[in-house]
Amino acid sequence: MLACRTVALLAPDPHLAPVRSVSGSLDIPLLPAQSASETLIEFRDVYKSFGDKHILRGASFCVRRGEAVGIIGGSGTGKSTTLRIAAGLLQPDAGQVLVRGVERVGLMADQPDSDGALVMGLVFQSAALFDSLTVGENVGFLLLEHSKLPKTRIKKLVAAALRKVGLRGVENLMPSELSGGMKKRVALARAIIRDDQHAQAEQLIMYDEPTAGLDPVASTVVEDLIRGMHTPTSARSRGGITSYMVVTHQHSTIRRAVDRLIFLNDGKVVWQGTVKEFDACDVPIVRQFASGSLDGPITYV
Ligand SMILES: Nc1ncnc2c1ncn2[C@@H]1O[C@H](COP(=O)(O)OP(=O)(O)OP(=O)(O)O)[C@@H](O)[C@H]1O
Repeated sequence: MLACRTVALLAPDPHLAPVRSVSGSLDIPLLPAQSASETLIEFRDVYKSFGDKHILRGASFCVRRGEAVGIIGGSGTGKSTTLRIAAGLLQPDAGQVLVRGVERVGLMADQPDSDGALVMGLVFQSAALFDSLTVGENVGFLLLEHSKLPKTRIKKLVAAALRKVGLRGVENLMPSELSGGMKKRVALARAIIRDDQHAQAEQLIMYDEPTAGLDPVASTVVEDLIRGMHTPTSARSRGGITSYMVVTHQHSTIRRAVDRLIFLNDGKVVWQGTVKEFDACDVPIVRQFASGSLDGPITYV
């Protein structure tokens, strides 16, 4: 049985990720096969189109327990779509998504819930806070709407989640009173809040461009929070964010918050490797992307 719960919120402006295999014409080595127990999420030959826009065209990868994975690629290559499929908010047209080795059928909302679950959280690109709700109501939204917990308990859980992202005493503020960086941190708190039933569950958090639009210092704060909240070695039974995926265009985020990169292009994973390997890589498409050059296999119209 799948044991997952997605805590992403379908907020007004939701926006919306890869590990094991590569495809396409590039000659890229596959990572060694991993045991299913170490693989939290795996895409096998996933396809997704919107109308006549064919976005994912055989994307395959996996994210293993303990990893901090960055998803990179040109604009419109389907990074956010990948995160939304991984989080179970969107269904692939073809291919398989496996969660801890078990194929997910349908959307996350259709999955049975259970204790000891893998909890997935998605932090939307725009923070996507509800403008008419206070910070506290935003962070506690899911629990307020979908749990039977007493409000006093939810308040405590909200305060604890906010503390984890370095915010205190902001529960009664409105989102309009927050800076861009604070909004992102509130969105992080909303993704990591957990009820008592899931307190021991391991978490896979997906961040969609978490530092987009932030100044360099605010970006560093968010990058260090993402890194700091990662508990790669925590046993499943003790909870914590064991793995995360982050879609980013920012070099600072790649440097500070990512260990391994997955490069999406033309609907497929065309390269993956460590950040160090990325820097040293001489695959033309990777070099072009890293340097921002107009010359190379990536063309923009
Ligand atoms: N629900 C949808 N309906 C129709 N088209 C969509 C939908 N979601 C995404 N798309 C389209 O799919 C393409 C890929 O979008 P996606 O947001 O996944 O790309 P991305 O790689 O994250 O882009 P960016 O780096 O610009 O954020 C875009 O052309 C987008 O307009």
